[in-house]
Amino acid sequence: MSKRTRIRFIINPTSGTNSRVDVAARIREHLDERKYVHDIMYTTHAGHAPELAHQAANEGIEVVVAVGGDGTVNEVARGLLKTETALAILPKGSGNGLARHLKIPMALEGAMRVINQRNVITIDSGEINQHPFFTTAGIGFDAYISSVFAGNKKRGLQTYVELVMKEVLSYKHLPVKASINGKSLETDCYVMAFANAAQYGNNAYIAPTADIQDGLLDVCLVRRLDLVKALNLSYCMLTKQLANPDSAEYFKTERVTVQTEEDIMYHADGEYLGKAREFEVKMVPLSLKVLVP
Ligand SMILES: Nc1ncnc2c1ncn2[C@@H]1O[C@H](COP(=O)(O)OP(=O)(O)OP(=O)(O)O)[C@@H](O)[C@H]1O
Repeated sequence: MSKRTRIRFIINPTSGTNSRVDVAARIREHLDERKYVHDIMYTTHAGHAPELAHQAANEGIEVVVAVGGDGTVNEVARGLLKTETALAILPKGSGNGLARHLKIPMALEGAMRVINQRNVITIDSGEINQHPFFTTAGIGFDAYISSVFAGNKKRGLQTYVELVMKEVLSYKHLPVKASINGKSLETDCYVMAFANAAQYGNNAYIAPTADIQDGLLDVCLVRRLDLVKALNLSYCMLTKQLANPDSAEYFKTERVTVQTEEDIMYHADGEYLGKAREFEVKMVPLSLKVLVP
């Protein structure tokens, strides 16, 4: 009999909108016990999951499963960066950007089947001002939305879409100086998104051609937005197409620096990180092992 793999599930009990489901019982029901020896831990506060994940890697546990949304995935993955321990995902949030990019099923049975297959690849991660991200980071409008959403009691896709519709035409661009691929650019910036995965979540593709193993960031720059551009960009994001050059420009690069004269908001994987005037965004190639279909 082949050796059983040690696996730890880290559950964020606050994530998702369906709190009545007993996730631990369903994990036990679907896990292939011939392949795995498992245990389950719960986070007790924001910022707990990186500690738990790092501790699991130190114990030599081979797979750690993030059970939650993109916030939980980010925290668990941060704790596993550059270790031999692989991340797995049981999606429980509303966006699930990394899980969707990796084609991990949204339903628990399907995601558990992927875990039971034990197929591991290594992916890139990104850093914005030294804070790791796995799906996207950004400055400008997307970070502003993260900041408002963070203070919102109601969660979920509908709340998110309502918020974007309400704010999208009132948010104002700022002038920035950027360096991309060694070239300087002075531009207005409504949003500059830095993508490791192709989508924000919910199949909203900000960087349709992003490859999570190519060592490159996909940058999407929207200089200014009006109603026509907003409609073009939304349509292209939802149909996985590049927007026309008038609405958005795309670059592939290993590193970007940005300077602004006014504070500008930034986020990593949808988590609002605050404001800054200087940014360094870069790739950390092949830095995280992940279980995929
Ligand atoms: N026990 C806990 N109590 C309170 N907050 C927690 C706890 N565990 C984790 N968190 C925080 O909850 C935040 C949100 O989690 P997550 O993104 O996984 O769920 P979600 O908000 O329901 O999903 P989505 O972002 O897809 O809507 C995380 O950024 C994390 O810091």
